[in-house]
Amino acid sequence: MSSPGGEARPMAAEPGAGLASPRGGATGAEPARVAGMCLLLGAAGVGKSLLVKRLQTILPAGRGPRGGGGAWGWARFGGHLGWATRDSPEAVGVGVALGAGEGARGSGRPGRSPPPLPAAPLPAVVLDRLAQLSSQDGKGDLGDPPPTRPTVGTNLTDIVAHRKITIRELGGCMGPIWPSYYGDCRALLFMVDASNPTQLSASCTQLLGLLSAEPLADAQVLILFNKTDLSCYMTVEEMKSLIRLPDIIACATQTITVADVSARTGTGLATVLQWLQDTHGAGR
Ligand SMILES: Nc1nc2c(ncn2[C@@H]2O[C@H](COP(=O)(O)OP(=O)(O)OP(=O)(O)O)[C@@H](O)[C@H]2O)c(=O)[nH]1
Ligand SMILES: [Mg+2]
Repeated sequence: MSSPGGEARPMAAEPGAGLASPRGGATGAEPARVAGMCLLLGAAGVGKSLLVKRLQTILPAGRGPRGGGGAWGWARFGGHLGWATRDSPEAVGVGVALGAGEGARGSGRPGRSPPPLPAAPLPAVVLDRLAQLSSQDGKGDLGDPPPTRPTVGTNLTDIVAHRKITIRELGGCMGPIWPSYYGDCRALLFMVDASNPTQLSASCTQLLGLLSAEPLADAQVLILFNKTDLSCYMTVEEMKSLIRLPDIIACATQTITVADVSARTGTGLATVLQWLQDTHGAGR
């Protein structure tokens, strides 16, 4: 099992869990729905574990944003991370309104998915902090990427937006059992390696399978084109065009958002945090 940091719970250690029986269910039973669960899927090696590690690193415990000194700060709450006010030290939210990644949002079929909630207003110091982290040249505060290992099983990581969000990464090699976890899912992160066109057709097939899965018909979906820091003979736009992504978005029942990111440099992580906040806002 790989352990991306934070709360990593090996599949075999989960109560009642087997390969086809995720958390909360008896063997072979339908998995229990978990509020605030976000699935993180994608082919092996696309960068899912590093993304999760970066989302944790972006919220260092016990200190406010650099250069801050205002009333806002990052803090750790038990196993969770979030930002808080001095007056109200409980986690109150996480998210930003930076457009570091692309924000193309598909509408999907009308009436199937609720529209995203408006983002909570964020203090300028938080925006400044995330602007520092999301440097294009990879020389921001994130530092060198921590090592990752192939995820054989699942990793669970909790963060706090308006409320707790559990990100469940399923290893790319676990593709055959991904459907066992769709019942938990109200929000889906799907990652593509933008530096590896040879993997694109496989990723497209996976994406189409996800979008056509009945349990995911109402899910909010964020497609991440990762590793945009690497040079490639094909641009990200060409890759999107090659798989006819605009058509996929137009035909999907889900509300789909697309972002170009780099888990290595931090580019676009602000967009991911914003999406997580929007899709897991109060009342969802
Ligand atoms: N250059 C670059 N490398 C990245 C990026 N994201 C991840 N990587 C690297 O890609 C490799 C695989 O990353 P992982 O996060 O382990 O991939 P994964 O999707 O979790 O893979 P599985 O767990 O096997 O499904 C690691 O060496 C990462 O450091 C990125 O944005 N840019
Ligand atoms: Mg992994």
